[in-house]
Amino acid sequence: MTVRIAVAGASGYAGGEALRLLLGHPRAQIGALTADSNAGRALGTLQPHLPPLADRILEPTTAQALRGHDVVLLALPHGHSAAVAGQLGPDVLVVDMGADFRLADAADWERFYGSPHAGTWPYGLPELPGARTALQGASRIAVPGCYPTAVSLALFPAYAARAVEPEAVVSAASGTSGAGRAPKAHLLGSEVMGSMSAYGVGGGHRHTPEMVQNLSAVAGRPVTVSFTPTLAPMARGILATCSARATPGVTAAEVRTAYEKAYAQEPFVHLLPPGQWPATAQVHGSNTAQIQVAYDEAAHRVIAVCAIDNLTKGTAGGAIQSMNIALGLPEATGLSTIGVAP
Ligand SMILES: NC(=O)C1=CN([C@@H]2O[C@H](COP(=O)(O)OP(=O)(O)OC[C@H]3O[C@@H](n4cnc5c(N)ncnc54)[C@H](OP(=O)(O)O)[C@@H]3O)[C@@H](O)[C@H]2O)C=CC1
Ligand SMILES: CC(=O)N[C@@H](CCC(=O)OP(=O)(O)O)C(=O)O
Repeated sequence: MTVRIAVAGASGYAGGEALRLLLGHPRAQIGALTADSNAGRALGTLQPHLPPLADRILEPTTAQALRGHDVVLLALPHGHSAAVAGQLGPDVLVVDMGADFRLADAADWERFYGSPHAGTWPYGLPELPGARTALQGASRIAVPGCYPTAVSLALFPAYAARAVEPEAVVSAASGTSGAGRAPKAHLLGSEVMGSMSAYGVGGGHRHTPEMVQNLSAVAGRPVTVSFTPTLAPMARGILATCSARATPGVTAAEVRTAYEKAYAQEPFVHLLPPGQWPATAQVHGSNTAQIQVAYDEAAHRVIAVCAIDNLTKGTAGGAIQSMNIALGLPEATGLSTIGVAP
């Protein structure tokens, strides 16, 4: 079976990563590539790391250009997916890497994104309880945000095992590609090199309600997340350090067992052996989430650390993993757990 796939937003970072992975996907046939301000240009002038596609000309992002494919991957700024998806029939699998269809609560969407809620699609984090079943045969998929991917994978086993209290604290560092390719002053090399900075502090980051949604569903009760993102001087990667107060009586061995049980069969989550810690360099370009968990008995806190590549498991790799499930292909088709080091 050949799957004909169009990529909207092919000039951006998420679109470029999707194309890098699709070039190694044995079933994918890459169809239309679309963009906005870069429409009309050859892809090779924008994504020179993708030589097999160098001569492809980017088309404007219209339903007409995207029709006639089995799958459409949307890598557009949030707020732009609904209009495009609404013009594509239910026979096309639409996988949205943007935020538009991730949240179930319309009030949360309006508060954090400031626009009308477009709806809710099956959520593309297969490792979460029940998510795989919802993705099988789906015709629409909402790919998680990069921070919520790392944080949900780091904490959900502790909540599923009722090993922690419902107030989580998260500090997560991201590389600059997480902010997209459009030029912004705070992403200049002179601002970022040799410096780390916090932003979105105090509950204002739009990924907070997504983390809350995921962890509350697993915990079966409302969970709060105090989330502080930081910008790190690197192109790719997220390192999320997540903690919550341990449930009274829980032991370090029980916590470890909860994580071992959650991830024993997961192809893309690697629980590191005790004593080894996640690092972004270890997952560069791979679809792996590396996780380690510790129990700080003196502080009564469970601490879980997760490293992902924001563009791979955090976006395009996660999108292709969920696409494979929806299409009935082996989940790992075209995806690698092998990183690039040093
Ligand atoms: N970067 C990351 O780590 C992650 C990104 N995402 C999500 O993926 C999506 C894409 O992000 P990213 O690739 O980083 O962003 P980029 O800024 O790198 O790319 C944006 C893409 O969208 C196109 N575009 C911009 N405006 C419009 C418009 N009005 N209509 C149609 N196309 C438009 C751009 O085209 P042109 O270049 O021609 O202007 C470009 O191809 C976003 O929703 C983002 O939130 C999700 C998780 C992680
Ligand atoms: C470093 C950096 O700026 N990261 C972005 C991550 C957003 C992202 O990519 O996620 P969405 O798909 O939800 O937009 C941010 O914090 O806004």
